[in-house]
Amino acid sequence: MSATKLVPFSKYQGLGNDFILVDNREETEPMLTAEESASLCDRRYGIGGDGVIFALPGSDEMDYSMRIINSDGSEPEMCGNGIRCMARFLADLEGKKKAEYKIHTLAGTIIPMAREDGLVTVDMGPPELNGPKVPSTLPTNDDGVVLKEPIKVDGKDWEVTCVSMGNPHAVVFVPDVDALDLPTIGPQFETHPSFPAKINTEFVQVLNRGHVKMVVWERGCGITQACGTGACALVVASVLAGLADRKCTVTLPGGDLQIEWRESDGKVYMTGPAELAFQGDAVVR
Ligand SMILES: N[C@@H](CCC[C@H](N)C(=O)O)C(=O)O
Repeated sequence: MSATKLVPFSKYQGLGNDFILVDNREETEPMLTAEESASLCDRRYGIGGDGVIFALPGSDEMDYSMRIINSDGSEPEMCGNGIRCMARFLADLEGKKKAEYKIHTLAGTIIPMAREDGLVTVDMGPPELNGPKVPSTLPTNDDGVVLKEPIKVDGKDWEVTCVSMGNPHAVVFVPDVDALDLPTIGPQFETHPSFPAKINTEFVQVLNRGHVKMVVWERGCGITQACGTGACALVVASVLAGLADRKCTVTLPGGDLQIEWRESDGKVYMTGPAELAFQGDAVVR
């Protein structure tokens, strides 16, 4: 019989984008392998989740570090809904209603603030707009940006705008997000040869200059109810494309996020919920 261990976890969700949070503050390396994390994300045989997040100790002037594993076992650089959940998890562990943390991620320093009203506002840092750095091999404009570049997917013509929020995003403006066959086109965007690190794809319908609606196919997870980094990337892309203002409500399948790409410091700020769903001990084989 194979050895089993019991790992305490807390399940949090931000707009239905759900994560298994592990208190890893005593060790600098995640206590679960990528394979173990992926099996916990299984919705029939495990806890179920879009990813596993490890709350690790910080170093230098960082309060904590975050590592995240997608439900397929791959490791992304950042997760917007995930970092809101991690901030609320840390505040709950510390018995605080309100707290700000400097968190080291593979995408650099991210600063979430868990607020007294239950929402979390996150300083997501500046977007990366340089096409090759996103990374994408598509042609860029004179500013180095992949802006509404033609691409063929599933035999059809689309236009993508590429933005990195630490992790890569392709934003596609469409007239009606509800008319898309996401399970068919999503994986084809994700693995398109123009995106050497694969890609998260947000399909966006502009309702007005202050309100956009999106659906998402996430790298390493597929369809999710919400993507925080995706919401930030699509507001940046909408501003670049001249379609929206810097402050926008983004309606995702799981609810709304408030996003601002601030002119004064060039950073993106995201505000949204993060809530505890349940806690327990996971059996890891
Ligand atoms: N849901 C997340 C993004 C998680 C990472 C993504 N799947 C990737 O591989 O880059 C978010 O809220 O940002």
